[in-house]
Amino acid sequence: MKDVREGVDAVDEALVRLLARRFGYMDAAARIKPERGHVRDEARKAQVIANVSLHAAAQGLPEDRIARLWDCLVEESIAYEFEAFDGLAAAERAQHAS
Ligand SMILES: C=C(O[C@@H]1C=C(C(=O)O)C=C[C@H]1O)C(=O)O
Repeated sequence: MKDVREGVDAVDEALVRLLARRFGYMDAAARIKPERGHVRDEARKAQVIANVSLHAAAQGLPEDRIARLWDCLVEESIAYEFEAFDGLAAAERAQHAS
């Protein structure tokens, strides 16, 4: 069991490194999108989850569980992107006011 848990911990560390890269793209999206209303894109969310479901099926993983995990991941990503977008907008306002 010790080996199993060490394996899980190593995979989690690698996943968090990948999440840092994924969230980095959310920072980029927040900089690129011209309007707050563009942060949430339901069509793109559906496409992302459909892509991941295909990858999950190819790996023999349960598609419905992976799709639920990604629904949660994308929702947290959108919330993060809103914070990033609002932070940039506030910084721009402060710069214009000074
Ligand atoms: C990064 C984007 O912004 C949001 C985040 C998404 C994601 O986490 O994959 C998908 C759709 C968007 O609502 C995007 O529009 O691609």
